[in-house]
Amino acid sequence: MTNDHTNSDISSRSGTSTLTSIINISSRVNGVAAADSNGGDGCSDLTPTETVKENGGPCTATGEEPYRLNPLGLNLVSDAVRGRGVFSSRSIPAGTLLEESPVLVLSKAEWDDGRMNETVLGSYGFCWREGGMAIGLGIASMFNHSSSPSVNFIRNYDRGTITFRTTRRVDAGQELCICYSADESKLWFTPAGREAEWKRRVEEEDREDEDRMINGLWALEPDELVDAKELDEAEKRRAERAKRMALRGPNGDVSISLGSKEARRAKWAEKERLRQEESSTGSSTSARGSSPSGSAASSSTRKSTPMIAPHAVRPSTLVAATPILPKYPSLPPRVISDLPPPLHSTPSKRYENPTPAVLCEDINWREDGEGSEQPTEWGLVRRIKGPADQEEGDDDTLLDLWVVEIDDTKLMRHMLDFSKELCGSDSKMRHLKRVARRPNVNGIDRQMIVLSRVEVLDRSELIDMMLEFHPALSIFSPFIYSVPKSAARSQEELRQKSPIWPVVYTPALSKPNDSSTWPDARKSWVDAGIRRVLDLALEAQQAGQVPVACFVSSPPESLWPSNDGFIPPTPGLRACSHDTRNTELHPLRHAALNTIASIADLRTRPPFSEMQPTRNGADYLLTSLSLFLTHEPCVMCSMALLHSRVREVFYVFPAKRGGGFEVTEDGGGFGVHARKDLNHRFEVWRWEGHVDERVRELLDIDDDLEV
Ligand SMILES: C[S@@+](CC[C@H](N)C(=O)[O-])C[C@H]1O[C@@H](n2cnc3c(N)ncnc32)[C@H](O)[C@@H]1O
Repeated sequence: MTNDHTNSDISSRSGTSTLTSIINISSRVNGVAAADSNGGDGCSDLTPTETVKENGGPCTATGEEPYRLNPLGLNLVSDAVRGRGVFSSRSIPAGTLLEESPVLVLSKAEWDDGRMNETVLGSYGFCWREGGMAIGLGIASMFNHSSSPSVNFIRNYDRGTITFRTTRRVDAGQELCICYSADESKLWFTPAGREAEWKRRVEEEDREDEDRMINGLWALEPDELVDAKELDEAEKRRAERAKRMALRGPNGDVSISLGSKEARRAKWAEKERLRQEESSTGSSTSARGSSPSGSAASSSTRKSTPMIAPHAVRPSTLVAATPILPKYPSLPPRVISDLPPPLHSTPSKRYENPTPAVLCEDINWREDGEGSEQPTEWGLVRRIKGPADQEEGDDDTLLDLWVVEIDDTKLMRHMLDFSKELCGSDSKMRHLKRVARRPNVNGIDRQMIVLSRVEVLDRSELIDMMLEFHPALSIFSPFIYSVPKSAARSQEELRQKSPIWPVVYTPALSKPNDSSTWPDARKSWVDAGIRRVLDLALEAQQAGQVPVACFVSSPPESLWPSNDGFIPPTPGLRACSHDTRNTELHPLRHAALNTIASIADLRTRPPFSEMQPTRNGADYLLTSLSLFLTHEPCVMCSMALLHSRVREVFYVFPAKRGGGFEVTEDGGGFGVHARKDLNHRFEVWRWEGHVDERVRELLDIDDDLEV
C-alpha cells in the first residue's frame, strides 16, 4: 500500500471504517497479517464485549479466527459506552513496547481552520508541539482513557511517532488504556462508570462559573458595562441562583432543579457566546487546551466539548477564565512605614539557587522483618482518621426525610417519577431504596416513598412542587420519617438497618486501624523509614536547624497493594530533607515542602528523566510514594502533600497545636488527608513505637512553630 493510496483511503472515508483502515495499515506496518497469527483462542475470553474483526464487524462465536492487531496479540474489543478499545489476549509484562505508532501532524492553523474539532477526528488528536495536533495511526487512536492507565505514551517529535509501553503487567483479556489527562475534569466525555461523580463536578463548576460571572459584572463600574443586557442577564442569574440556593441544604450540597438539562444547555450556550466574544477581541490566552478554535463553538450541538483527546478541556473549564473579570475597588495607597519590618536581614540569601536534589541512600530493611541495623521493639502504628473516614464509620445515626404513604397503584408511577426527579441528585440519599413496604396497624401492607431531606425543603415547598409536577399528587400529605443515614457496610448492618428503611449494601474495604496485621516486611520497612527521619532530624538539630526531617520513597514492589487502582511508583525514586528555614532565611522551607521540591527536581534529571513517568502530565507528583516525617505537618504542608497526591504518610510527634492531620472528637483539627471536600485522600499513620527520651527532648519544638 503506497502512501498516496493510504492517504486517499483515509480521507475518502469517514467514521468507523476510516479507523478500521488505519488499523489494517498498522497490522501491515507490524508485518502481521490481519488474521490471528498467534493461535489464539477466539473471542470467548473477551466477553461480554464483542471483538471487532478486520472489516469492523463483530466476531461471532462461529469458530471464525479471532482478529489480532499485532504480534503481541492485541485485539480491538468494543462496548456500547466506550466504543472500541485495545485488549490483550495474553499476559504482557510491564515495560513492554506495544507499538511505535506513526502520526499525521496538523499545525494549529490547519487544525483550527479545518474545524477538525467538529469532525470525528476531534476526539482522536494528540496535542503536538507548537500547538499542533497529531492523529495517531496504528493502535494509537484506539486506546481508551483510564485514570490508572496500564499504558504510557511518549511523543517522539523528531521521529513523528508516539511510543506506547505498558506500565504494569497486563493479563489476558484486560483492556490496555492510556491516561488522556491526569485531571479528568478536562475530558470532553464522561469516563465510563464515573457518571455520578462527573455530574456533581459539572454542577459545581457551573455554580462557580456563574458566581464568577455575576460577581464580575457586579464589580464593574456602570460606565464600564459593555452591554446593559448583560447586566439584566446577570440579575436574572442571581435571582435564579437565589431560588436554587433556597432548595439547597444548609451545606449547599444538593441542587434540586427540575428540567435542569435545558438550563445547563442555555448556560453553556451563553458561555460559548462569551468565549467567542473573548476570542474576537483577542483577549484570550491562546494555549492549546484552553482555547479551542473559534469555529468549535458551533459544534456544541454535536457534543459538549469540541476538543481533542489527550489534554483537552471542557467548555465550562474554558470559561472559568471568563472575559468579565471582577474589578476590585482600588485600595488607598499604602504608606511604606505601615509595612511590617522585613522578615529577614539578608535578602540576597532568599533567592539563592537551591542546590540540586540528591538521590538519598535507601533505608535498611529486611523482607523477613528480621535483623535490621537497629532492631526496634516494634511499636504500634495507628491510622489517623480524617472527617470523611469518621463520617463513613458513623453508622448508627438517622436522617429525617419527607415521605408519603401510598396505596393507589395508579398514582404510584407519578409519585415514583416525582421522587426520582426530586431526590435523584441528592448524594445524601443515594444509599436509600426509594420504596419501603411496612405493615400498618391493621396488618395491611402500606408503601412509603421517599421524597426529600427535611433540611432541604420545607413542607409547603414540597407540596407546591408535587402539585406542579402532577395535579393528582395534591392528595398526598408528606410526613417526616427517620431513616438510616448511611448504607450497610456489612451483613450485620444490613440486618439492623433494613427494618428501619431498606438501604443499599456497599461492603467497605476493611482498612486496618493499626499495624498489628501488617506483614513483617512492611513493619521492617516502616521502622527503617522512621529511624531514617529521626536520625536526620537529630543531625538537623545539631546543625542549628529546626529539628524536623522528612524522607520519601517508592515502596519496594513486594509491598505494593494488589488493588486495581494502584499506579506503580517510579522505581528507586527517593529523597530526604530537613527544615531549612534558619539557613535559607525563608519561612516556608519546611521539611515536607523541601522534600516535595527535591522529588520534582530529581524527576527532571537522569536516570528519572529517562524513565517512563507513572502518568503523563503528572511528573512532579508523589503518586504511589510513601513519606515519613518526624512531626505532624502544618496545614500548609499537609495541603502540599495532598496536592502532590502522596499515597501514605507516617509521622512520630503529633502537632501540639494546629497540625494538618489529627482531628479531635469535638470536631476540631483539619484532617486534610481525608476530607470529602478535597479531591485526593491519603492514608496517615502515627508511629507510637519506642523513641528514646533523650531523642524526644532534642526533637521537641515550640508549641507555636508551624512545621
Ligand atoms: C481516542 S478515541 C478511543 C477509541 C474509541 N473508543 C473508538 O471507538 O474509536 C476517544 C473516544 O473514546 C471514548 N472513550 C475513551 N475512553 C473512555 C472512557 N474511559 N469512558 C467512556 N468513553 C471513553 C470517548 O468517546 C472518546 O471520545
